[in-house]
Amino acid sequence: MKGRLFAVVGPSGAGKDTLIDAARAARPDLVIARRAITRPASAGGEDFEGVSVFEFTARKVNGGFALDWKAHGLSYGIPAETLAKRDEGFDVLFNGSRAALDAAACRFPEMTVIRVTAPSTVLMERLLARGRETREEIAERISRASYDIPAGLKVIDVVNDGPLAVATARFLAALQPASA
Ligand SMILES: Nc1ncnc2c1ncn2[C@@H]1O[C@H](COP(=O)(O)OP(=O)(O)OP(=O)(O)O)[C@@H](O)[C@H]1O
Ligand SMILES: O=P(O)(O)OC[C@H]1O[C@H](OP(=O)(O)O)[C@H](O)[C@@H]1O
Repeated sequence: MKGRLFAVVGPSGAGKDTLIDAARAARPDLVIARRAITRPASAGGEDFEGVSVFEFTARKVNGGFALDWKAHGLSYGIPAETLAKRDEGFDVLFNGSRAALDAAACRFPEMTVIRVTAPSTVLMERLLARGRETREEIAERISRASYDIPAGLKVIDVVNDGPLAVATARFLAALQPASA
């Protein structure tokens, strides 16, 4: 049977990468997309493939990405070979963009969206503590508009506004089949 597809979305600082890391530990069977990003590989945070703008464009025009989008002045790509793991029966998860869900929904209408949220005051505190971006960049991230999820997509909300263990349990439950 073909594996399921999960898109994890939510505002910066909501805890997407943190929860995805927890799922990596708890669900070794899950295939988690390693994103190609035009961000210096030294930036830290998630495990991603840092690529030049030229390399990104070359990969994209050659069909190397199942999905791609731009945000924060960067380009992001989900490798096509990762999505192909679904054909071997693996569930696949990717860290996605709310702004790019329309395109994703057209391509993969069967996917499940896991929307991670937290209050904006909490987002700000977390991003300042994380220290990956400047204060100005953080302000820009927080002000990034929220987006409507395309009609018809299955959406599961995971609120991450308290202890991480609580949100992790919610996240792992969201990954379970509806009948489990
Ligand atoms: N429940 C929590 N309690 C305390 N700190 C948390 C919690 N969840 C996440 N954090 C911290 O908040 C920061 C932001 O989390 P994370 O990087 O996972 O967010 P993100 O949604 O992936 O953000 P971005 O879209 O900017 O990459 C990290 O430093 C992380 O350790
Ligand atoms: O605001 P929206 O469109 O939801 O997300 C835009 C981008 O920001 C985040 O990337 P990063 O991990 O912060 O680089 C998301 O994963 C997405 O790629």
